Amino acid sequence: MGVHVPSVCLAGLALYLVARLFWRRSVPLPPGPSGWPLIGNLLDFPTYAPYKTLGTMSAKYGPMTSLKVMGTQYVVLNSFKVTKDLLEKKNAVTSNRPAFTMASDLVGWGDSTGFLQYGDTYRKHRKFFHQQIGSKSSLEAFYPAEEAEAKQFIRNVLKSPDDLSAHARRMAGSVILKISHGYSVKENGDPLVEMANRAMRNIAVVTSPGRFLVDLLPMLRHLPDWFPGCRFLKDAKRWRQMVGEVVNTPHQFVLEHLAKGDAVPSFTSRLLQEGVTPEDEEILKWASFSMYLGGSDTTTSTLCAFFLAMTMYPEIFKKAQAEVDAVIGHERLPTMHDREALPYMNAMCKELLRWNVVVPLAMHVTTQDETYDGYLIPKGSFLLGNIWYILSDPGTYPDPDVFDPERFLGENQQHDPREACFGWGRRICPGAYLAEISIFICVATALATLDVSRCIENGVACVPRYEVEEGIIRYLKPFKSRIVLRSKKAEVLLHA
Ligand code: HEM
Repeated sequence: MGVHVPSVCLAGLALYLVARLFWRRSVPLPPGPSGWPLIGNLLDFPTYAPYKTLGTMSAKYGPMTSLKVMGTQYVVLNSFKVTKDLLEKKNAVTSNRPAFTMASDLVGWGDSTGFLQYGDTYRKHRKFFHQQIGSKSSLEAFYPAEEAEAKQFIRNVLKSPDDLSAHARRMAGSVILKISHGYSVKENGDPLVEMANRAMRNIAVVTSPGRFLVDLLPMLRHLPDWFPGCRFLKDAKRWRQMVGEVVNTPHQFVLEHLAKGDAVPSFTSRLLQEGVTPEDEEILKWASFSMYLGGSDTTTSTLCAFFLAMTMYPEIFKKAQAEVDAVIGHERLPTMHDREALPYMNAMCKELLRWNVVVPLAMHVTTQDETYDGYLIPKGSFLLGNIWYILSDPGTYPDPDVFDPERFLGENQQHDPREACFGWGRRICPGAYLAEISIFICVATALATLDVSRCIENGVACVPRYEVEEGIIRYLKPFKSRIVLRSKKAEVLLHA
């Protein structure tokens, strides 16, 4: 009797699907609060500082908590170990990003590195980053620019200490645009920086949770823009044009200078000179601008946190300054080459990254069903690496709210925060080395030239508090600090 091959194949396939369905049902999801019909765990998921509530769930459910909100499966990862195991070791299936209809598809941010879906284009972005800024040695060429920008930053802070955050933003943006496009930022009101900062504000708007119904009901995007409640489509069209301009303008700047033969070497110019296809040039344009998107606010927040910490903890400021004086002396400013010789300062920079968590949640999406520790993590789950909780867990960092560089000195050092604050796996921050360099040189130059202390009001010293504005990036609220020049010699060095 002959075997009917298609029937055998179909039967095999059916058996496989049934077995898979059975297996999927028999493997439990990670533990978590039980939800309500339809809305699931919506009420367990606050829109304000969600990472705090999600972190405290670990006391009841362990390091992995599962929640379902309006049909989307979330798995919150609340420890160094689970984030490493899932986001790093299993990165082949945990490296996608959520698809935001408003931000990515309608407004157009979907082509930037941080929003890109995992695939060939994304891999090309990462290849470009790896080649140009992926190692300490690849960044050495930019040390002089970093040092010059750090001096400028401190000079600006001295001119108007109350505008600290604006000066930090200028410093961060200036370094990035120099590296990404060889562009020198003008002192006041630089048009490119203003445009880029508008773009940053737009990202905050279009990604704010619950703001656009179209993110919940993507089919709304197909309605005409005059339809009641569809104003968002008109906004998206306008913002899309702004996104196009902000990505094209710096790229055009490099093309013009390459044509004139006077382009300053940069991420973009180097890759263009190596020769890229028109398709890759489009990818390069986005990768290059993504540096600004990823690096400007994050570095700004960390630099502001340094001044806040020094105002709150004067004894730490004195100790770090004494180390800089002992190693560098008073005849020159610190350079990047002094880094290894300043252990207390390096510990302080690590503590800044732990104490002031800038990006509280890293959001990855799975591209396949995965099992971990006996639990099923279904395909399409949103994995939330809870950076804030991991770096504030009193089990790892006793008295986590206290700023204390000693955590990272001596024999029993606490866990290196850089294993969480920059994210994990294939999505790990490509600007981590660059960020560390900018932070180091600004902090070292500040210690060598400034005195930072508490403001005195009505004879009483004002002790500022650590307070943040919440969002996908956390910004420090303004605080009072007394920042003055340390000595005449410091002034001479800053203007040399
Ligand atoms: C203190 C400074 C910084 C912190 C704390 C920080 C933190 C992070 C975190 C947590 C992520 C998400 C990682 C993940 O999903 O697992 C990220 C992504 C990213 N960062 Fe940074 N970052 C900083 C500075 C920078 C700088 C200077 C750049 C400039 C190159 C940069 C560019 C990016 C980009 C392009 C992404 C998206 C990566 C991707 O999706 O593949 N960041 N950063």
